[in-house]
Amino acid sequence: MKVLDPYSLVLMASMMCGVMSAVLFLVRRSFPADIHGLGHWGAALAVQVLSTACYSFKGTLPDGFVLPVANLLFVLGNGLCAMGLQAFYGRPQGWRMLGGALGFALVGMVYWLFVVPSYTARVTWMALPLSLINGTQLWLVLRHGRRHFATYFLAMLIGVNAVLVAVRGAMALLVPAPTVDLTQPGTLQGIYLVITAMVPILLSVGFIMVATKRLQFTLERRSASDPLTGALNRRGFDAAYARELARLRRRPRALALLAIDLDHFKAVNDVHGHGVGDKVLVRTASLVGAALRESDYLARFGGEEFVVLLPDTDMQLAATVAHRIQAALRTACDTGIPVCTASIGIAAQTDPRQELDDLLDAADRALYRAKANGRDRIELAVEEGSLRRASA
Ligand SMILES: Nc1nc2c(ncn2[C@@H]2O[C@H](COP(=O)(O)OP(=O)(O)OP(=O)(O)O)[C@@H](O)[C@H]2O)c(=O)[nH]1
Repeated sequence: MKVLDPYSLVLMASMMCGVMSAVLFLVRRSFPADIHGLGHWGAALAVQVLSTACYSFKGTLPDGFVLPVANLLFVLGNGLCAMGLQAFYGRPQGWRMLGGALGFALVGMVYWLFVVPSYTARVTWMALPLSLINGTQLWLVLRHGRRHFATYFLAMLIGVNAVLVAVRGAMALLVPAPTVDLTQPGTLQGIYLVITAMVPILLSVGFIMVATKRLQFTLERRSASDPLTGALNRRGFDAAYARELARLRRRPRALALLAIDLDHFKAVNDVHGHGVGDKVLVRTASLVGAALRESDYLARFGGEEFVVLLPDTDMQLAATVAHRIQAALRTACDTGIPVCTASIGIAAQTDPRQELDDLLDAADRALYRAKANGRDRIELAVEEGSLRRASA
């Protein structure tokens, strides 16, 4: 079998890097604007291609130009990947880290090339800023990445790259110079060249996987939530209810539902305008959300009515939560948004065979009574013909 020489493989890998860079820029256009970092990675790969292209002029152009430029481009490419991850995970952009790494690399390059020429010292020196960048990348992915396969795959690739760079830096100190000199023929040099050339491509595949997973989460969340308030929409609520119903079947406890309707909301729209009405809805969602436990669900199916699902909660406990919500809504805030009270109807379910629509109807009927009895009130669903009132 004929085997390609390392330089041909590096050339091919570099061409693939160029294609991958274009892919990343194209993919970026179809991702939502709030998924950042794809542009950084596209630019990083383009810079890696430039770095390899620059190396290819070794022997044609003076080393004093080719080596510093190619090495700085290599560090820049790695740094852009780290900044892409920072952007992706919503962390501050590490311009100082990148500037520091480039400055450090430049100083070492100039010193070990012109003042005390030493190939091995240059290799070890360059490993330091690259290790800083690799360490930053790994920390970002492990610290901020969601726990799924794509994250672990990307972390593994970054780890391999980090080990590779560190081992080469250490080897330069410990083994004879020709062993680490990539211009010399040799198995180790060949393996190193090929792996190094492939790593950027594999890393960007890993990053695209992580970004695609984020896209999936974003789309799932959007399809399940109300765009105005961020509360669940009917679809998201149905899924949450199905989950809680399954729990109810396994562990019989009560499941309570609050139907919350703002009082005289039409007047808010009429007096202050629809925009202010929207702000009241957003504020309501935020205040109600703050009054709930993490395990509770807040939904808005449209209009000025909100629905809250309270797992492991009976009528009495649900009434306490409803009082807390009413108290929060009555609190004036200094943002100029009008205060709007709410009427609340409460229903509970202990029988898993009961339908969601029955539960919603029961809560709605209680809500209707709260409205009919004067608003800003809480009413409990009628149970076995007897009306139980929680508050006036
Ligand atoms: N700003 C805004 N208004 C909405 C939205 N959805 C529904 N509305 C308005 O909410 C108002 C609801 O009015 P009504 O059903 O009469 O309720 P209300 O004025 O709160 O009266 P009661 O519920 O009886 O206290 C209507 O004017 C709708 O146009 C929305 O997304 N944003």
